[in-house]
Amino acid sequence: MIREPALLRVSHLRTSFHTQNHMVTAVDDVSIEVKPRQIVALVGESGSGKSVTAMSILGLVDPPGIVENGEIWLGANNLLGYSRRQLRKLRGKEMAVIFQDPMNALNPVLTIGRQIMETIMLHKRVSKKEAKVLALRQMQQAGLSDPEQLLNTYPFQISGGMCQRVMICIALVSGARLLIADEPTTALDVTIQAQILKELDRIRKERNVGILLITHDLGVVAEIADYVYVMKSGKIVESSNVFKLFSEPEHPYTKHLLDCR
Ligand SMILES: Nc1ncnc2c1ncn2[C@@H]1O[C@H](COP(=O)(O)OP(=O)(O)OP(=O)(O)O)[C@@H](O)[C@H]1O
Repeated sequence: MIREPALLRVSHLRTSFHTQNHMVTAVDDVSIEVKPRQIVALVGESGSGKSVTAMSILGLVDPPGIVENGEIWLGANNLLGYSRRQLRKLRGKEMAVIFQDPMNALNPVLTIGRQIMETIMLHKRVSKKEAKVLALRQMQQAGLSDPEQLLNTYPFQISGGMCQRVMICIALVSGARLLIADEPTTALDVTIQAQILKELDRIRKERNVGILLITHDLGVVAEIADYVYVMKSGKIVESSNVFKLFSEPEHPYTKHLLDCR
């Protein structure tokens, strides 16, 4: 069998924060892989280093934080060799991110339509009219009902779940192949959570997108992840496919997390 090359390959990543009095290594020798169409979960309790791992991949760690060691490959690109400007370009084009609080991630004074169209125009040389057609198509594909009306709606006029769908739509308009989803359903109620998870599952199948899903919620992991990395105090303590993790957890910390469900 031919082994499918990874979309994202992180090796021996170390990210620390140097403050006046002390130094915290938030991510310590972390290695993870995400393949196309795969949903890979990074789980762990609060403070275990999940978000700093994501921020390191996205090139968004600011001083006093510093990526001290490792390699981050996105396809054939070694991201740690990239300048901030190159990374910003790549962030829009090749990798995208959605966060926990979709309402805050959207600009409150711009309509949904304008925000989607502006993202399209940032990545594609198209006129405003063409951007509108593309925006409507993207919204339809993202399962957003009544896209025409939604174009002229402001974020505060729609629900949190709808906002997250809009965020997913914006994240993918550029054709990104890697989506980093940092606690994408934590702020949503249970029914809406299920819809967003279904949406993530659909886009990975239909668009070949690989998803790095950051969560503390093992219910979410059981629902859609293929492969799981368990993180504790900045380190990966266990990794395996989702079935094995739930049926035969090895590390005491994984067992503890499963017991806490
Ligand atoms: N700006 C910062 N300055 C200093 N230390 C930081 C900073 N950001 C993160 N850290 C350190 O990194 C550790 C890991 O934080 P991180 O946000 O990645 O955890 P997490 O697993 O995502 O938790 P949560 O689910 O609560 O967001 C924190 O405990 C903290 O010690």
